[in-house]
Amino acid sequence: MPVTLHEVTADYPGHRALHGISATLPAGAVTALTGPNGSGKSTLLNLLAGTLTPTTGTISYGRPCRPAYVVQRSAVPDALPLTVREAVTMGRWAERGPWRRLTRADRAVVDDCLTRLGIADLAHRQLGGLSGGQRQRTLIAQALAQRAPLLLLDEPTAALDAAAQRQITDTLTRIAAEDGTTVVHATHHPAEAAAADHTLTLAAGHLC
Ligand SMILES: Nc1ncnc2c1ncn2[C@@H]1O[C@H](COP(=O)(O)OP(=O)(O)OP(=O)(O)O)[C@@H](O)[C@H]1O
Repeated sequence: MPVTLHEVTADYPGHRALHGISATLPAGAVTALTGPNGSGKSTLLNLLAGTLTPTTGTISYGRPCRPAYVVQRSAVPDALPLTVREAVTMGRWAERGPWRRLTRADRAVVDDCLTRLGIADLAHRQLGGLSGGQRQRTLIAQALAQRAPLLLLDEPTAALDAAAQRQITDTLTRIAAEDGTTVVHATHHPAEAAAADHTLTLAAGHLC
């Protein structure tokens, strides 16, 4: 499902954060958002996620869509009292509702996501006891469990070592290629931007 932005602007009180952004985010591909601190990457992700409304311009998804969004690491408390499996299972709530019994198909989706992110052996571990890389893979597995056609990630490898970064970058490439998912992630790492299929670079709220 490609996503198209047409002349999108976004404002915070007294401050324009994005100016007339037009771009297409292709399906089945990874798009990297790059640019210095404050250039508007998170703002653009929030617009795509629907948590922020454009002041002007349009975003077309092609069909009704509830994106999966992995927010910046710093926005998630470190010691959530959950196991890895419980955290990934929460990804099914969007479709199922939190109090409904999960079906066998839901449990198969959770198993598949644990396996694809290489964390099946951690399923019963508490989130609080994981390394940064393991925890981030859990949060990506949770988003993947939503089976959304659009996967958004805000600096998913910030504060991870090179090996963990590469593992996550490779996983995003596979998710896009195998599932046809539109993957968009913000990054400050040149190697990650280079590994993406497309790059959008922002500077002071403008597309370069
Ligand atoms: N909630 C907010 N209220 C007011 N201004 C904001 C808010 N969030 C972001 N901004 C401003 O909007 C601009 C774009 O910020 P944004 O967080 O989108 O940049 P970014 O490229 O994601 O930065 P970083 O690389 O530091 O995460 C900045 O000038 C920032 O100060």
